[in-house]
Amino acid sequence: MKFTKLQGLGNDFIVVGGEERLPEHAAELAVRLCDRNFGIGADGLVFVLPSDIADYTMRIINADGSEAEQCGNAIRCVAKYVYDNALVDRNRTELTIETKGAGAQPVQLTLGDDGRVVQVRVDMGEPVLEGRLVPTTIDGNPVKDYPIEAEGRQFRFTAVSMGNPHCVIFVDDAAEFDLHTWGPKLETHPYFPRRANVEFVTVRSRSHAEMRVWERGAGPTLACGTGACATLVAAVLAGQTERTATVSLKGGDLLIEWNERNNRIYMTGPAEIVFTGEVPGNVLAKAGAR
Ligand SMILES: N[C@@H](CCC[C@H](N)C(=O)O)C(=O)O
Repeated sequence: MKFTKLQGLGNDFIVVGGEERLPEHAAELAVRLCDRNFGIGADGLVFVLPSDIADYTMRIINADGSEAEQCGNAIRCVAKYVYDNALVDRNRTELTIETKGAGAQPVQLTLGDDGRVVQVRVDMGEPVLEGRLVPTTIDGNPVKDYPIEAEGRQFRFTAVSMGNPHCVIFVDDAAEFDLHTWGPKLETHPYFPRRANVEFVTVRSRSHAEMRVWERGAGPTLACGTGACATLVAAVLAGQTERTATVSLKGGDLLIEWNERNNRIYMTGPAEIVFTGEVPGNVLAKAGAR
């Protein structure tokens, strides 16, 4: 099985094309290949598949084998993968990528001097403040600045779905926050029926927020695109930023815009190829995939 390793702000993915459908043993493969000691190492395994409603479909399996509905950094990587490998007409710099949680998402490509993709602007769709992925049982209302307790410590959170679930918490200093202690406790808090990605955020100015993330199914990652979108939504709802702001993550910056007219979120950031390779048959067999 041929693969390409890509990364978006250090959020890294093993991208596999050429399959007709999601392999039966995708979860086992993800666990094995994403392992940073015994595998290739990545935050997720991404399959680029045919689509009836878009140029391609993306399916993402987290490093723990769970499937995510959506992934902002991976969609930029997939856009680069299909364009740079000429899997779409090279005259087109506007494509659509279907995701499980957010339908067909339009992406705009910016090309470098070498004609390859350097940056991608993604229409991430509308944020959802209540629904199946975020807790609606609390007073029957969208959950904004609501108390949540983990092992005796009190936080306040805003729940946002970007197709996948997010728990956004404002803290005094996101860069110094003890992610490893509180991230896993909040990821699995009973408020979140399908677990959650947890963002710890400090607003630095009306156009800049700093964020650290504990991702569902992957733990501490260097960046989370959907988490940056959820962060901006929570910050705007709290009256702390404008509707366009830079979100700084450990791996770099994303520009996020929440359009007032159409309620959609736009995310702009880079994507890079790291290397290509091939997983040998005996390794696939160990994961039950051959
Ligand atoms: N890193 C991602 C989100 C990946 C999926 C996430 N771990 C989940 O389970 O929802 C991003 O860039 O959005």
